[in-house]
Amino acid sequence: MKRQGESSAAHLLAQTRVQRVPTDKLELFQLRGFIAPELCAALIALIETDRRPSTIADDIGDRYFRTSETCDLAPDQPAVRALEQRLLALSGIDPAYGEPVQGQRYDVGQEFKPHCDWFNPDGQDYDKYCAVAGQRTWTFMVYLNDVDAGGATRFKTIGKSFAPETGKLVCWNNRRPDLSPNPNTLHHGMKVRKGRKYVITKWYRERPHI
Ligand SMILES: O=C(O)CCC(=O)C(=O)O
Ligand SMILES: [Fe+2]
Repeated sequence: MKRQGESSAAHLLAQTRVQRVPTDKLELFQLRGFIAPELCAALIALIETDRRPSTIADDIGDRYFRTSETCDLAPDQPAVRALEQRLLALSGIDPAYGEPVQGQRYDVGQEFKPHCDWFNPDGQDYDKYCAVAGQRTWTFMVYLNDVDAGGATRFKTIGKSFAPETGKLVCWNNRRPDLSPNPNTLHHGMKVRKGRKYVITKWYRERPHI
């Protein structure tokens, strides 16, 4: 049985066409055609209206760490509601455990350097970001378009890259089976070489947000 606020490998693999990447280093899945091209286009339009330069919690002094543009997408927009419904059906995670959906746009040369999505438990800002809702648990990412060249997401420790593709979802558990943060989730949103890349990211937490 899946706990409230959780997804699980068994739950995800029970859904049609979900594929698990064969590795025991992390729980990592993909689902091609997760959302329709029309919904992707509507989400891209929202990102275009709201985008601003990305910020991250701890950029280890490198302002080129995440060079894309980011926005939180308004939860009352019909396209965002439709996406949230699809995410709930797939993950089984109560939306109360989710952060707002983030949209990102990468132009040529922009990237998100190798990082893990979980917060460093020894970091200065851990309490600031995690006091209420706790650590990040699952990441769900959807590519909204095909990119002419570059822009893949690379998981270096397992030598696996995902190429952007309209409507394709990639998701992973940020923790090990003992629930400690999993360093094997290290991933790199690689530079776009030609064209433009749009993605949405949805992060879940240990506890509901208030
Ligand atoms: O754009 C990508 O390929 C990766 C995005 C990412 O890692 C994130 O938003 O945390
Ligand atoms: Fe990430």
